[in-house]
Amino acid sequence: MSAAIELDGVSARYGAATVLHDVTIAVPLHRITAVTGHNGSGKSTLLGVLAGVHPPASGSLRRSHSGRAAFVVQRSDAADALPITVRQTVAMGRWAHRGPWRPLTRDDRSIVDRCMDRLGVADLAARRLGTLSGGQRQRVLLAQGLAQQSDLLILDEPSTGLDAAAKDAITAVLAEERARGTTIVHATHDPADAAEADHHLALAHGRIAPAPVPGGSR
Ligand SMILES: Nc1ncnc2c1ncn2[C@@H]1O[C@H](COP(=O)(O)OP(=O)(O)OP(=O)(O)O)[C@@H](O)[C@H]1O
Repeated sequence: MSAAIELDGVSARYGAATVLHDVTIAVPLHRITAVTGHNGSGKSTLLGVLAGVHPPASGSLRRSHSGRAAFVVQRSDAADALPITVRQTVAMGRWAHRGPWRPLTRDDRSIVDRCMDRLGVADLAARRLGTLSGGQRQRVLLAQGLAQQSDLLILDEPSTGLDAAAKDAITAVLAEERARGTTIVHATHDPADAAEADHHLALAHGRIAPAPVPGGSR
């Protein structure tokens, strides 16, 4: 199976603190990879490295994608405070194609509508982002990630804190994206998500750990 991204002996730091150590992995192309690990094990940092926003301190990184990754981070309070609507937030996903503040084309608008539909937030389109619940905001940010139509989708705990219906919607969206040939990497605390993924990377204290046996004790 060919790799979308390969890391070889990668470490990553915040200032003097090394939080990823000697990570050698291959992320399979067109597949779903789940990243698991306890709080602070380095999942978000690894996703940042894979997305190209956190340069490795050492080691090498090789990617087969030429475009920019769509990277959906965990909910940020700063973004929530922006005085923009749900539709405008999702439309920002088109900036990668259109450039910031350029008028959207008819195609862009239909992509934005479709992404809001897929995440069940179309009825919230005119609401200010800051007035939404945490789970609603999370779905809006995912819709923004989808609107980028990148062939590499990196999601930091997309289902954490969501109700069962929203979780199911996200599972369905990921399966649809995979079927389109998108490479997906997502961090999760849910063992069921990890078991369903094509590939599982477990992190412990910033190092790749042996993946737990499905169905085994954890
Ligand atoms: N901006 C930062 N500055 C300094 N240290 C950081 C920063 N972000 C994360 N860290 C540290 O890096 C380590 C890995 O954090 P990371 O956010 O990658 O873990 P995580 O597995 O995603 O955790 P969680 O499950 O809580 O989201 C932790 O020890 C954390 O304290």
